Amino acid sequence: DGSLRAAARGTGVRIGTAVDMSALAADAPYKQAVAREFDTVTPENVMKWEVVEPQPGVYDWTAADQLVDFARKNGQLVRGHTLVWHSQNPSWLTEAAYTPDQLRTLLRRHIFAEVGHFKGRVWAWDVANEVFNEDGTLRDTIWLRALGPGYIADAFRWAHQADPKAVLFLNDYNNEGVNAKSDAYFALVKQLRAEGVPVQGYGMQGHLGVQYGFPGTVLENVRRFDKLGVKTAFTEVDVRMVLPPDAAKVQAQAEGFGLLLRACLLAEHCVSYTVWGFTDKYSWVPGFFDGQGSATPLDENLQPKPAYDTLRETFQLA
Ligand SMILES: OC[C@H]1CNC[C@@H](O)[C@@H]1O[C@@H]1O[C@H](CO)[C@@H](O[C@@H]2O[C@H](CO)[C@@H](O[C@@H]3O[C@H](CO)[C@@H](O)[C@H](O)[C@H]3O)[C@H](O)[C@H]2O)[C@H](O)[C@H]1O
Repeated sequence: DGSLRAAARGTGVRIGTAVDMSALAADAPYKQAVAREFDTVTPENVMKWEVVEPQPGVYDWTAADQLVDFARKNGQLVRGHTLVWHSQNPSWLTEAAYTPDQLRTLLRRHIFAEVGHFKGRVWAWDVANEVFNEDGTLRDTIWLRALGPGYIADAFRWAHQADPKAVLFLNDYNNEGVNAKSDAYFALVKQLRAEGVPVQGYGMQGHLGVQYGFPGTVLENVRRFDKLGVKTAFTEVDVRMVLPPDAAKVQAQAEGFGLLLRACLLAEHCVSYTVWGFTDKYSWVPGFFDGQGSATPLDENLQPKPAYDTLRETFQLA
């Protein structure tokens, strides 16, 4: 079969996609493509705190459980996304004046509740998402302000206690090449592992744009994390462009997708390559970047673009 899933088989790198649960429920060709093309899935939104705990102590795992069940039926692994983040937190958490101790208790309870609920059913977790700024300083978030930098180590320890088998990742964007942000992650991973904190993976989202050019030191960056003994993964790859698309942009887009996949295949411990949506029919890009889009490997009619062919050929050559 000519699918990405078949092309990735035996390469040691899993091929994944973010899944839009309302599309999975309502769009049969979309659902078939998720099962056919991918051996790994990530919930685009339904494992985020605002969705799973809409009221304090009131949990809603419905949509997340549906994805985990779908994955099990289709022989796919699940990447859980995401436990600690500065965005998409429930309003009861962000609008109330909790003390630092109360916030620490709430964060700990959240991690044990979510990781515990999916114990043995989630392969890897994005434990802490987007903790650094572009210049390598820690991002000013509700967690850093209340708990200090130690919240990151605590989150990993709690997640590991809740499910010792899950592979625990740090995850961020603009950290694919060697730069101030990836340097900060390199130092953090080194420090935390020296302290015995169970950080087991470094996730690079891979939200690229044709108009910006692509990072030139991706393989060098991934290989230095190889040396630290941590797994790596590309977790949210898309390559957007200023609309309308043209032949040059579409070709450059394919190169962007290929560049990251080649680095993953050439690295020692890069375990998965996930696209953040695989069809332009369901992509976050147009809603966030005015006048941009066409960021995924399949068009709105689920027809392959050169990017799709590049991904398949790159796997086949591995
Ligand atoms: O921003 C892209 C990546 C970057 N890395 C982390 C990763 O988690 C992030 O994913 C994006 O994260 C975004 C939020 O930060 C998500 O966007 C949210 O996606 C949610 C679910 O569709 C939207 O919520 C819906 O909004 C609708 C109207 O506004 C309401 O009617 C719905 O009830 C509500 O669920 C939010 O407005 C919208 O902001 C995108 O789908 C999702 O692709």
